[in-house]
Amino acid sequence: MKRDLLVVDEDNHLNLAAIDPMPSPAELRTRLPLAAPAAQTVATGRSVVRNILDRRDPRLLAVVGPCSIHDPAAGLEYARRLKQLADELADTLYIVMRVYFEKPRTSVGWKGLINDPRMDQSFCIAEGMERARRFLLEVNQLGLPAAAEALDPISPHYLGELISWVAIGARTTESQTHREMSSGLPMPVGFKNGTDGSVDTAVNAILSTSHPHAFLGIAADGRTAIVRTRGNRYSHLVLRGGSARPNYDSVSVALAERALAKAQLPPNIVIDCAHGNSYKNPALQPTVLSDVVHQIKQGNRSIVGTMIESFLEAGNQTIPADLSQLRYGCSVTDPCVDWATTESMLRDAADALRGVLPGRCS
Ligand SMILES: O=C[C@H](O)[C@H](O)COP(=O)(O)O
Ligand SMILES: C=C(OP(=O)(O)O)C(=O)O
Repeated sequence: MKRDLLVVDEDNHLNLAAIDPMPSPAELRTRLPLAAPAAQTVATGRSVVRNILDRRDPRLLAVVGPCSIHDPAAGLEYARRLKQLADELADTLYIVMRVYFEKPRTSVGWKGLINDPRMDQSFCIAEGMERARRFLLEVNQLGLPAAAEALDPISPHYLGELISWVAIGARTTESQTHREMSSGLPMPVGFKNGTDGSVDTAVNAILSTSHPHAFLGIAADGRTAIVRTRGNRYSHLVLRGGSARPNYDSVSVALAERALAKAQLPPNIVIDCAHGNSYKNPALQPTVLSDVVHQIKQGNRSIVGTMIESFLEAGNQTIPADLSQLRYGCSVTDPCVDWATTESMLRDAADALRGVLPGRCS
């Protein structure tokens, strides 16, 4: 791609190497259009999640999938298996696949398929965006709704119409930019507590996002624009644990409920079994999920969903210099539970909750 947009001006471009053009969101959307049946999957996905948050659908939302998608072939194999399981357990669980293309890093590291699709620091973002959109179309085409973290505020213009549930990550929940963006997103948005465990950060984010905002953004043609939003009334809390300790336990959940009530927000909580809730040790994810299920069976009414980091193979791997050495179906970011564990976690949860959930709907 031509690098002709960088004006050589030594003072003002001291730290810029290049500014490369991108196709506009409208161009990519025309090239890879969203049509039936994928469009129906998204519409249904959003509407079911909204109904779960409104207690009009008693099922437990389960956001399940790899920490990140790095190999679309393995991701699609995973999606096919998950779709089959989702259909089987649909009476109790509403399964949405984690399709995460943007990774927020504590310091540095691979930032996901959009940022560096070739995993070689060539940063072919236009190619990454196209591959991400193609993958999301395929997953939705299977009838499986998708969940993603919205990290770059421009990405939803390219991909948002394919996503049924969005997370704002622990590292960006406090960011005004992400709160503003979320206030205009069409799907429910889960705000994670801060990496330090702060629930108030997420509560403030939910409050902010429920209001209208006006801010600088882009339009479908890629031009900068003033974006005016209406506010998103389906934003909610995701407990993911903090640097000091997990927060999936019943005391932490009760404290989170109290914080939401104090802010006059609906008691809607999703519990992430990974990250700070399992010290990034995937072997602990089943323990967290069992505890969540137990709380619901004991009468908890605020837990509306859960999240699992899962892939075909257990654990994770560092990205090798020779990409042919990558282990198929194994995460290149956080460690995941393998497919067999995923299946038994979800089956056990569904079995334990069958018949219990309808009583939670008013
Ligand atoms: O879920 C992913 C990671 O926890 C997040 O991207 C941070 O990862 P890092 O601490 O390895 O950078
Ligand atoms: C980065 C993630 O989570 P968190 O923001 O909780 O660290 C994630 O879910 O991929």
